[in-house]
Amino acid sequence: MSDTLSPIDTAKFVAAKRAVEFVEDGMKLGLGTGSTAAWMVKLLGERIRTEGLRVTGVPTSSRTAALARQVGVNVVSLDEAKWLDLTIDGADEFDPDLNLIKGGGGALLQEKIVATASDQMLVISDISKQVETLGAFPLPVEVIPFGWQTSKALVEEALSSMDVLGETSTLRMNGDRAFVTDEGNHIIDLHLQRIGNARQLSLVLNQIPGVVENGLFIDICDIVIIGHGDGRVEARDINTGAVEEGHVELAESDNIFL
Ligand SMILES: O=C(CO)[C@H](O)[C@H](O)COP(=O)(O)O
Repeated sequence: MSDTLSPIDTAKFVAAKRAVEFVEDGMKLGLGTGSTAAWMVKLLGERIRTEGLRVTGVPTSSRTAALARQVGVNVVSLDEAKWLDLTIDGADEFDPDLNLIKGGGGALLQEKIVATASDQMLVISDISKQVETLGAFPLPVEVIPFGWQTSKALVEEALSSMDVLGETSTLRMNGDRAFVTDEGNHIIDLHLQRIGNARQLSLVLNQIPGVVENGLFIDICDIVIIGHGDGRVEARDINTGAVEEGHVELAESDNIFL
Protein backbone atom coordinates (compact mmCIF):
# COMPACT_ATOMS: atom_id res chain seq x y z
CA MET A 1 0.00 0.00 0.00
CA SER A 2 2.76 2.44 0.98
CA ASP A 3 6.50 2.02 0.52
CA THR A 4 7.33 4.17 3.51
CA LEU A 5 4.61 3.46 6.10
CA SER A 6 4.23 0.33 8.24
CA PRO A 7 0.86 -1.47 7.93
CA ILE A 8 -0.26 0.06 11.26
CA ASP A 9 0.65 3.56 10.14
CA THR A 10 -1.05 2.99 6.79
CA ALA A 11 -4.15 1.87 8.70
CA LYS A 12 -4.07 5.02 10.82
CA PHE A 13 -3.52 7.19 7.75
CA VAL A 14 -6.42 5.76 5.73
CA ALA A 15 -8.76 6.02 8.75
CA ALA A 16 -7.78 9.68 9.12
CA LYS A 17 -8.20 10.27 5.41
CA ARG A 18 -11.73 8.84 5.41
CA ALA A 19 -12.55 10.87 8.55
CA VAL A 20 -11.69 14.26 7.06
CA GLU A 21 -14.29 13.56 4.34
CA PHE A 22 -16.89 13.97 7.11
CA VAL A 23 -15.80 17.60 7.55
CA GLU A 24 -18.02 20.20 5.89
CA ASP A 25 -17.36 23.84 5.15
CA GLY A 26 -17.98 26.09 8.17
CA MET A 27 -17.79 23.32 10.76
CA LYS A 28 -16.48 23.82 14.28
CA LEU A 29 -14.24 20.85 15.01
CA GLY A 30 -12.66 19.21 18.02
CA LEU A 31 -9.15 18.11 17.10
CA GLY A 32 -7.85 15.04 18.94
CA THR A 33 -4.36 14.14 20.09
CA GLY A 34 -1.99 11.33 19.14
CA SER A 35 -0.37 9.94 16.01
CA THR A 36 -3.66 9.08 14.25
CA ALA A 37 -5.19 12.45 15.08
CA ALA A 38 -2.02 14.14 13.81
CA TRP A 39 -2.62 12.59 10.35
CA MET A 40 -6.16 13.92 10.49
CA VAL A 41 -4.98 17.46 11.30
CA LYS A 42 -2.44 17.36 8.46
CA LEU A 43 -5.06 16.08 6.00
CA LEU A 44 -7.45 18.78 7.18
CA GLY A 45 -4.74 21.33 6.47
CA GLU A 46 -4.46 19.89 2.97
CA ARG A 47 -8.19 20.41 2.37
CA ILE A 48 -7.90 23.98 3.69
CA ARG A 49 -4.99 24.62 1.32
CA THR A 50 -6.37 22.98 -1.80
CA GLU A 51 -10.15 23.46 -1.48
CA GLY A 52 -10.34 26.62 0.61
CA LEU A 53 -12.26 24.68 3.27
CA ARG A 54 -13.16 26.99 6.16
CA VAL A 55 -13.15 25.35 9.59
CA THR A 56 -12.58 26.39 13.17
CA GLY A 57 -10.67 23.97 15.37
CA VAL A 58 -10.52 23.41 19.11
CA PRO A 59 -7.38 21.38 19.86
CA THR A 60 -7.26 18.89 22.74
CA SER A 61 -3.60 19.46 23.63
CA SER A 62 -0.78 21.94 23.21
CA ARG A 63 0.80 19.51 20.69
CA THR A 64 -2.30 19.46 18.52
CA ALA A 65 -2.72 23.23 18.83
CA ALA A 66 0.80 23.77 17.46
CA LEU A 67 0.24 21.37 14.56
CA ALA A 68 -3.19 22.81 13.73
CA ARG A 69 -1.81 26.36 13.55
CA GLN A 70 1.08 25.12 11.42
CA VAL A 71 -1.27 23.62 8.80
CA GLY A 72 -3.56 26.63 8.66
CA VAL A 73 -6.50 25.71 10.91
CA ASN A 74 -8.22 28.66 12.57
CA VAL A 75 -7.62 27.66 16.21
CA VAL A 76 -9.95 28.90 18.94
CA SER A 77 -10.60 27.92 22.55
CA LEU A 78 -13.57 25.77 23.51
CA ASP A 79 -15.10 28.72 25.34
CA GLU A 80 -14.90 30.78 22.16
CA ALA A 81 -16.41 27.99 20.06
CA LYS A 82 -18.94 27.04 22.78
CA TRP A 83 -20.25 23.96 20.98
CA LEU A 84 -18.73 21.83 18.21
CA ASP A 85 -20.19 20.04 15.21
CA LEU A 86 -17.72 17.18 15.21
CA THR A 87 -14.71 15.92 17.15
CA ILE A 88 -12.26 13.56 15.45
CA ASP A 89 -9.83 11.76 17.75
CA GLY A 90 -7.90 8.53 18.14
CA ALA A 91 -8.36 5.93 20.89
CA ASP A 92 -6.36 3.29 22.71
CA GLU A 93 -9.19 0.75 22.76
CA PHE A 94 -12.80 0.59 21.58
CA ASP A 95 -15.40 -2.07 22.37
CA PRO A 96 -18.50 -3.20 20.38
CA ASP A 97 -20.59 -0.39 22.01
CA LEU A 98 -17.91 2.14 21.01
CA ASN A 99 -16.93 2.75 24.61
CA LEU A 100 -13.30 3.74 24.72
CA ILE A 101 -10.09 3.87 26.66
CA LYS A 102 -8.22 7.05 25.86
CA GLY A 103 -5.34 8.98 27.34
CA GLY A 104 -2.32 7.02 26.15
CA GLY A 105 -0.97 10.37 25.02
CA GLY A 106 -1.91 12.02 28.30
CA ALA A 107 -4.56 14.34 26.86
CA LEU A 108 -7.67 12.59 28.18
CA LEU A 109 -9.03 15.54 30.17
CA GLN A 110 -9.24 18.03 27.33
CA GLU A 111 -10.21 15.20 24.96
CA LYS A 112 -13.20 14.23 27.10
CA ILE A 113 -14.36 17.83 27.59
CA VAL A 114 -14.09 18.59 23.88
CA ALA A 115 -15.75 15.35 22.71
CA THR A 116 -18.61 15.84 25.16
CA ALA A 117 -19.16 19.36 23.84
CA SER A 118 -19.67 18.04 20.27
CA ASP A 119 -22.71 16.92 18.31
CA GLN A 120 -20.71 13.91 17.20
CA MET A 121 -17.48 12.18 18.16
CA LEU A 122 -15.74 10.21 15.44
CA VAL A 123 -12.89 7.91 16.46
CA ILE A 124 -10.18 6.96 14.00
CA SER A 125 -8.26 3.80 14.69
CA ASP A 126 -6.36 0.89 13.30
CA ILE A 127 -7.91 -2.53 13.79
CA SER A 128 -5.52 -3.47 16.64
CA LYS A 129 -7.47 -1.27 19.06
CA GLN A 130 -10.70 -3.19 18.67
CA VAL A 131 -11.46 -5.33 21.77
CA GLU A 132 -14.39 -7.36 23.09
CA THR A 133 -13.89 -6.01 26.61
CA LEU A 134 -11.95 -2.89 27.58
CA GLY A 135 -8.99 -3.14 29.94
CA ALA A 136 -5.91 -4.65 28.33
CA PHE A 137 -4.60 -1.14 27.69
CA PRO A 138 -3.65 0.54 30.99
CA LEU A 139 -6.45 2.90 32.03
CA PRO A 140 -5.14 6.45 32.62
CA VAL A 141 -6.49 8.41 35.59
CA GLU A 142 -5.55 12.08 35.84
CA VAL A 143 -4.88 13.25 39.42
CA ILE A 144 -3.81 16.60 40.81
CA PRO A 145 -0.19 16.64 42.06
CA PHE A 146 -1.21 17.50 45.65
CA GLY A 147 -1.39 14.24 47.58
CA TRP A 148 -1.13 12.10 44.45
CA GLN A 149 0.18 9.12 46.43
CA THR A 150 -2.90 9.23 48.63
CA SER A 151 -5.15 9.47 45.57
CA LYS A 152 -3.29 6.50 44.06
CA ALA A 153 -3.82 4.45 47.25
CA LEU A 154 -7.52 5.38 47.28
CA VAL A 155 -7.84 4.35 43.62
CA GLU A 156 -6.24 0.96 44.37
CA GLU A 157 -8.54 0.48 47.36
CA ALA A 158 -11.56 1.24 45.17
CA LEU A 159 -10.35 -1.26 42.56
CA SER A 160 -10.35 -4.08 45.12
CA SER A 161 -14.16 -4.04 45.16
CA MET A 162 -14.60 -3.62 41.39
CA ASP A 163 -15.07 -6.19 38.63
CA VAL A 164 -11.53 -5.99 37.25
CA LEU A 165 -8.75 -8.55 36.87
CA GLY A 166 -5.76 -6.51 38.07
CA GLU A 167 -5.45 -3.91 40.81
CA THR A 168 -1.99 -2.42 40.37
CA SER A 169 -1.32 1.14 39.33
CA THR A 170 1.77 3.09 38.33
CA LEU A 171 2.61 6.77 38.18
CA ARG A 172 3.28 7.71 34.55
CA MET A 173 6.86 8.93 34.12
CA ASN A 174 8.59 11.17 31.61
CA GLY A 175 12.22 10.07 31.94
CA ASP A 176 13.04 10.27 35.64
CA ARG A 177 10.23 12.74 36.46
CA ALA A 178 6.50 12.34 36.83
CA PHE A 179 4.65 13.03 33.57
CA VAL A 180 2.82 16.37 33.69
CA THR A 181 -0.33 16.95 31.61
CA ASP A 182 -1.25 20.19 29.85
CA GLU A 183 -3.32 20.98 32.96
CA GLY A 184 -0.31 20.49 35.27
CA ASN A 185 -1.57 17.16 36.64
CA HIS A 186 -0.12 13.65 36.90
CA ILE A 187 -1.39 10.38 35.44
CA ILE A 188 -1.84 7.11 37.27
CA ASP A 189 -2.08 4.16 34.86
CA LEU A 190 -4.29 1.30 36.07
CA HIS A 191 -3.25 -2.20 35.00
CA LEU A 192 -6.61 -3.93 35.01
CA GLN A 193 -6.41 -6.45 32.13
CA ARG A 194 -10.21 -6.65 31.94
CA ILE A 195 -12.89 -4.15 33.02
CA GLY A 196 -16.18 -5.91 33.79
CA ASN A 197 -18.32 -2.79 34.23
CA ALA A 198 -16.68 0.23 32.63
CA ARG A 199 -19.57 2.61 33.35
CA GLN A 200 -19.51 1.83 37.07
CA LEU A 201 -15.72 2.00 37.25
CA SER A 202 -15.72 5.42 35.59
CA LEU A 203 -18.23 6.76 38.12
CA VAL A 204 -16.35 5.28 41.10
CA LEU A 205 -12.97 6.66 39.98
CA ASN A 206 -14.34 10.17 39.51
CA GLN A 207 -15.68 10.17 43.10
CA ILE A 208 -12.17 9.85 44.57
CA PRO A 209 -10.70 13.11 45.93
CA GLY A 210 -7.75 14.21 43.80
CA VAL A 211 -9.00 12.41 40.69
CA VAL A 212 -9.78 14.90 37.94
CA GLU A 213 -10.91 12.52 35.19
CA ASN A 214 -10.36 9.01 33.88
CA GLY A 215 -9.78 7.67 30.37
CA LEU A 216 -13.05 5.74 30.02
CA PHE A 217 -15.25 7.36 27.38
CA ILE A 218 -18.71 5.89 27.91
CA ASP A 219 -21.54 6.74 25.46
CA ILE A 220 -19.47 9.56 23.95
CA CYS A 221 -18.25 8.08 20.66
CA ASP A 222 -20.78 7.94 17.79
CA ILE A 223 -18.75 6.60 14.88
CA VAL A 224 -15.54 4.61 14.60
CA ILE A 225 -13.53 4.48 11.41
CA ILE A 226 -11.27 1.47 11.39
CA GLY A 227 -8.33 1.47 9.00
CA HIS A 228 -6.47 -1.59 7.71
CA GLY A 229 -2.93 -1.91 6.42
CA ASP A 230 -4.15 -2.68 2.87
CA GLY A 231 -6.16 0.55 2.64
CA ARG A 232 -9.57 -0.87 3.57
CA VAL A 233 -11.68 1.29 5.89
CA GLU A 234 -14.80 0.40 7.79
CA ALA A 235 -17.08 3.00 9.40
CA ARG A 236 -19.48 1.90 12.14
CA ASP A 237 -22.18 4.23 13.43
CA ILE A 238 -23.42 3.18 16.89
CA ASN A 239 -26.59 5.29 16.65
CA THR A 240 -27.89 4.02 13.31
CA GLY A 241 -26.17 0.63 13.26
CA ALA A 242 -24.90 1.46 9.77
CA VAL A 243 -21.66 -0.16 8.66
CA GLU A 244 -19.92 1.23 5.60
CA GLU A 245 -16.97 -0.47 3.97
CA GLY A 246 -14.63 1.14 1.51
CA HIS A 247 -11.09 1.49 0.32
CA VAL A 248 -8.87 4.55 0.47
CA GLU A 249 -6.37 4.90 -2.36
CA LEU A 250 -3.22 6.80 -1.55
CA ALA A 251 -2.98 9.71 -3.98
CA GLU A 252 0.09 11.41 -5.38
CA SER A 253 -0.71 14.37 -3.10
CA ASP A 254 -0.43 12.11 -0.02
CA ASN A 255 3.30 11.75 -0.66
CA ILE A 256 3.92 15.03 1.16
CA PHE A 257 2.86 13.26 4.38
CA LEU A 258 4.47 9.86 3.87
O1 LIG B 1 -6.05 9.28 23.79
C1 LIG B 1 -5.11 9.67 23.14
C2 LIG B 1 -4.18 10.71 23.60
O2 LIG B 1 -4.43 11.07 24.92
C3 LIG B 1 -4.86 9.09 21.78
O3 LIG B 1 -5.98 9.32 21.00
C4 LIG B 1 -4.62 7.62 21.89
O4 LIG B 1 -3.54 7.43 22.77
C5 LIG B 1 -4.29 7.00 20.52
O5 LIG B 1 -3.06 7.48 20.07
P1 LIG B 1 -2.43 7.02 18.69
O6 LIG B 1 -3.32 7.55 17.62
O7 LIG B 1 -1.06 7.65 18.68
O8 LIG B 1 -2.36 5.52 18.67
